[in-house]
Amino acid sequence: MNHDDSDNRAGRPFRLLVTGGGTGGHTYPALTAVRTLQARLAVTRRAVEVLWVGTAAGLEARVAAAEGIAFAEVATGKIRRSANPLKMVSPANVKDMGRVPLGVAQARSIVAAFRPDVVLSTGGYVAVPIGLAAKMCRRPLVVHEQTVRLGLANRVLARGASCVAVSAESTLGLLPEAAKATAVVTGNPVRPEVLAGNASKAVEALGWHGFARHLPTVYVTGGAQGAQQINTIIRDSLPWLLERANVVHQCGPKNVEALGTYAASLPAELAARYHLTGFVGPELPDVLALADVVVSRSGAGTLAELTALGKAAVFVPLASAAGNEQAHNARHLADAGAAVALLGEVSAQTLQEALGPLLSDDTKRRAIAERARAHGRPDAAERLVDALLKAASKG
Ligand SMILES: CC(=O)N[C@H]1[C@@H](OP(=O)(O)OP(=O)(O)OC[C@H]2O[C@@H](n3ccc(=O)[nH]c3=O)[C@H](O)[C@@H]2O)O[C@H](CO)[C@@H](O)[C@@H]1O
Repeated sequence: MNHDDSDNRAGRPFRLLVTGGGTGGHTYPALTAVRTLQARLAVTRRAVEVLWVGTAAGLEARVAAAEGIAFAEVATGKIRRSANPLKMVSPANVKDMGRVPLGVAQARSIVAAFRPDVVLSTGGYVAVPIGLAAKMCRRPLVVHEQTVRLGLANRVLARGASCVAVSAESTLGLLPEAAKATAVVTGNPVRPEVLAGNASKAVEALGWHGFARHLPTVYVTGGAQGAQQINTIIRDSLPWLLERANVVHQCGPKNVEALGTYAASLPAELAARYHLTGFVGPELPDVLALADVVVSRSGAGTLAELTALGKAAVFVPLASAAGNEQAHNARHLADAGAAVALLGEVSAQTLQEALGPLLSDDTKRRAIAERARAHGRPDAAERLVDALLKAASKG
């Protein structure tokens, strides 16, 4: 029996409770899943009620507000990890862990009152209380993991979840035994608008008068806060780089002033080819469409976007990301000739050695971009929605 149709006849809206956030990497896949579910059920004229549970200070609260999605908050505890186990017993960690039972109690009343057909967790500390509450209230729980190795929150929740949806085949072998039977590979959902950018609109939207049409464009991004390491090697490479390319540099809101002062000291013709910004908002799809080469951290969200688009990229992984997963992500693509990864010592010189051939040789750049595209999963959101509906139908 088709569960959509039977429930639809009952006339009750489908209720999705979504939890996850903290960073873009956890937030945007959740948002994309919500929108895709709404579009899927709109076809059967079934209404969807969505409740997002997160932290008020997190990106998820802003994203939910902008999308008109109902939002509730729970107390969470963040575990600050350290190589030294003694340092993990810090006053901040002890205080935060003390908040977890309160968060679970709050989460339990939220889940009991909302009675979701299914709960989706995309990870981040905030997902733990809601995921645990879903299990206590016996609501179906789908855990989506963006990275190759399960994040801490999802590891806690994977056991007993109705389904663990992962982004890469290589994750399957790393799952806890209890989660293996329920696992499906969906890929990591990418916001549909990210795939529909328009290059010429980017130049207009950025008001970029010094843009040199005869040169390729490099988009540099360090994630929402910017990346100090990337900012430094780009700054030190600017005179070299701007001879060869236009550069859009997303540097993090706090770094705009210092980099802007430095750029102003460059010859005017070069400085005009440099567009500096703290954060790239709604114009992101157009900026990505304009980019011939991307220099970036290798977080799972960025990787999913760049592979779905088929972009040539130079990755500078964040060394301290959990379990070195960014290095793993970057190496995986680099080994397949689908990206360049800077894995050892990183300097302006290593960046220039990596970028030089991509800027001077169109054929080489296109070949890397095509191989990157082969790793993309533009249907990830649809597959995740399949998993949500399947879990709901069994709930
Ligand atoms: C420091 C850290 O722990 N990072 C983790 C975090 O990544 P984090 O969320 O920092 O980075 P991701 O690459 O996963 O996602 C960033 C998202 O923000 C968007 N963006 C970025 C900059 C900007 O100006 N505008 C904009 O819209 C990107 O297009 C992308 O959609 O979660 C990921 C997924 O679990 C992990 O793989 C990363 O290791």
